[in-house]
Amino acid sequence: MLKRAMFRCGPLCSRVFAVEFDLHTKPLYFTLSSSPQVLHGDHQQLFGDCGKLFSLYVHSENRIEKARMYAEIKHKLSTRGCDVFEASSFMPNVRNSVLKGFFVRDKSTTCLSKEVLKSLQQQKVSVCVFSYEREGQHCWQEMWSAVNHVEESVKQYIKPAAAAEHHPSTLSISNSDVFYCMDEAYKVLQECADIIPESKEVLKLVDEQLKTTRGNGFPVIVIEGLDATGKTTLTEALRQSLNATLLKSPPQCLAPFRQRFDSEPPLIRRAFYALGNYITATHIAKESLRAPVIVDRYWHSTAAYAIATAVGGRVENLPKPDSELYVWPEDLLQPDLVLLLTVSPEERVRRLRDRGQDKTTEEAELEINQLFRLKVEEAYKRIQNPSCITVDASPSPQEVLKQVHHLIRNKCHL
Ligand SMILES: Nc1ncnc2c1ncn2[C@@H]1O[C@H](COP(=O)(O)OP(=O)(O)OP(=O)(O)O)[C@@H](O)[C@H]1O
Ligand SMILES: Nc1ccn([C@@H]2O[C@H](COP(=O)(O)O)[C@@H](O)[C@H]2O)c(=O)n1
Repeated sequence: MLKRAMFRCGPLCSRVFAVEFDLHTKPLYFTLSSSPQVLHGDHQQLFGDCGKLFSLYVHSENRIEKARMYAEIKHKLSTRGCDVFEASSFMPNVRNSVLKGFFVRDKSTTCLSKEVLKSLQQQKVSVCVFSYEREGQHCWQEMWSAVNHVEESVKQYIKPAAAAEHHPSTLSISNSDVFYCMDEAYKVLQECADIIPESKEVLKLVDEQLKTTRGNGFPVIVIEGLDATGKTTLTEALRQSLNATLLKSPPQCLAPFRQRFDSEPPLIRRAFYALGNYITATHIAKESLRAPVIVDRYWHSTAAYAIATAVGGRVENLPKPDSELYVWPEDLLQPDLVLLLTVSPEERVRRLRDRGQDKTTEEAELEINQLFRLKVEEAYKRIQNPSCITVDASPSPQEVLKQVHHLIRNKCHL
C-alpha cells in the first residue's frame, strides 16, 4: 500500500531526493541505484554513523489532509529530540511531482522516532517511510514498516546527485502557497469547510463583495515591508497629509478569523490571505473614486512571505528573478505605486522591542531568522507588474514621509 502510494507519483528510480541538511548551503541531492555507491563529504556526513536514520514522505489525493498531516508530523517529530531536516522527493522539472517529507536522525538509545512513525503508518494519509543502513562507505535505503514486513522491499543504494537547477519546492508553489487567481484560493477554503467552519463565513464575506473593476479614479499607493519597518506610522501620516482613505489587507472584516487561519498549514493560511486581498480590492475600487487610497500591505506581502516560507534555506534557493511565480494575478486590481520600506535588521529589532507588542509566530521567527528575513525582502523585490520601489525607512518619520511624498508626486502626479 505504501509503496503503491509512492509509485503513483512516479517510480522511485526516476525520483530525486533532496534533504535540507545545512540551511546555509544547497540541499543535498541523491538518487537511488541498485549498485553500491561511495559517499563523500556532506553525503557521508548526512548518512554518517550517528543514530538511526529514517525519511518519510506524505502522500494523499486530498491536499487538505496532506497539508495538515505534514504539519502534524513536523510538530510530533520536533518534540521528540530527533534531528529533523526537511526533505522532498521529486521528478526534475515536473510540476507538482513533489512529495514533501522529513529526514530524521534519531540518536536516542530507545529510537523515539519509531514510536511516531508507527502511529503515522496507521493514518489514512499515506506516509512512506524509508530506513537507512550503512555498509562501509555505502548506504542503502529500504521501505520501513511498523510491522517489520514490507512486501517486495528492495535495497536501493544512495547515489549522490548534482544540485537541481531549481529548488524542488519551487515546483509546487503555484496555487498551493501563492494563488494566481481568486478561484484557486476560493476552492481551498471550500475544500476545508467541513473541518474549519470559519471557512464558510470567510467565503460568505468574499461572495458579498461586488466584482468591481477600477475606473479612472485617484491613485492607489501600497506600502509594504517587514514588521516594524514603519508602515503604520507612514500610512497614517499619508492618510492625513494627502487626505486619503487608508485600507489594509487583510481587511478589518477578516480580523475575527485571522488567528484561526494563522494556525493552519500554508495551503490554507495563504488561501485565506489571498482572499483577503480580493476583498480589499473591492474596497480600493470603491474608495479610489472618491480620494487617493493608501493600502497597508497587499499582494506583495502575501506572495513574498509565502514564497520565502515555502523555499527552505538560503536566498539563492528562491525562484529565479524571471520566474512566473513573481507575476501579479491577472484578476487582482493593480495599484499605481508600491513602496517597500526597508530598515537594517538591528533597527527593526530595536523598533520591535521598543513597541513591546506581541508578534505573530511568523514575525517572532523573523526576528531570530535572518535567512528568512532576507528571503522575504528579496522576494518582495522580485515581484513584477507592478514591482516595488525600495524606500530607506531608517531616517526619522518626518524624513521618510518627505521621501515618500516626493516619490508619489513623481510617479502619481499627486
Ligand atoms: N522612521 C522611524 N524612525 C524611528 N522609529 C519609527 C519610525 N517609524 C516607526 N517607528 C517606530 O517603530 C515601531 C514600529 O512602527 P510601525 O508600527 O509603524 O511599523 P509597522 O511596519 O506598521 O509594523 P507592523 O507591520 O507590525 O504593524 C513603532 O514603535 C514606531 O513608533
Ligand atoms: N496582505 C497580507 C498581509 C499579511 N500577510 C501575512 O500576515 C503576516 C504579517 O501581518 P502583520 O499584521 O503582522 O503585519 C505575515 O506573516 C504575512 O504572512 C499576508 O500574507 N498578506
